Amino acid sequence: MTTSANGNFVRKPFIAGNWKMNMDHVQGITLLQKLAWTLSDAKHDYNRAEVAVFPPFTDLRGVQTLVQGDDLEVVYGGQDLSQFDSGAYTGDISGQFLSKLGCAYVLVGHSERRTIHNESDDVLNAKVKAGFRHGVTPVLCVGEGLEIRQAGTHVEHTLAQLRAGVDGLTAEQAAELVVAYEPVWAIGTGEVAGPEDAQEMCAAIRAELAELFDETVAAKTRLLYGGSVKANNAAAIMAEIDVDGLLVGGASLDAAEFANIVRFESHLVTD
Ligand SMILES: O=C(CO)COP(=O)(O)O
Repeated sequence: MTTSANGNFVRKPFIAGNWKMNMDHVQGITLLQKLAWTLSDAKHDYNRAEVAVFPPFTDLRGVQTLVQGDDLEVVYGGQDLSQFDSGAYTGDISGQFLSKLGCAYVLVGHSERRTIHNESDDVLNAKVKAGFRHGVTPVLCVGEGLEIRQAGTHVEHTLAQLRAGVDGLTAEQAAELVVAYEPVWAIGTGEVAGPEDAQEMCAAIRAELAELFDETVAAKTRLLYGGSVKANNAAAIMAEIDVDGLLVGGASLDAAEFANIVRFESHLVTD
């Protein structure tokens, strides 16, 4: 997280909650309402940190109605999308549908999609492009498993996923893209990568984007960290210069905890 001379962030912090396969549409509305109230009570300034939730597909219509009806500043997105626009793809969701539901973002290539659904780099690149085709900004997830981390090839591995994911994008698209570094060994395990691990990878991703596109693009792309983020470790991770946001799983299911993560600035130690 970098600030300019006037104390504003160079890139707007992005705090996102991935609900995964939790919260039916009734529970989802209650959770979002609680989150909005908690943030409103705390006078959260959405200009200081953008807040996004990624509910299951079946919740999205209800989320849209609540956000529009109550004029909430929280934005939302899908957890996946099809690489195709329409047709005989049973069970899949088109980017067009997400766009119509007011989704600003869509997760692409979450490690749970890569492993459980065997989504390849080629498919994920097509999904990134599908997001852009429909005006829904992709949040491309990358990151290594434990064996790769132990072998010490985690940077190489993650940058290969990045290169495949952004292949063929325009500079404008790359600047708008959000990239989430989520080391698989730190997801849902309570094992959190240290702030320095998050920084190491985010710096490497930014340098790679500068190589692939240019410095201007690299300076704009927002990079998130995800993996066992809680209110008590959010500020330290966000203090790292190349980390612009957080992708939160389990802790985003608790409105009070997630609101405290969103308000990481209030936990920053300043001297
Ligand atoms: O996968 C994640 C977010 O997409 C991280 O999940 P946890 O925060 O539960 O570790």
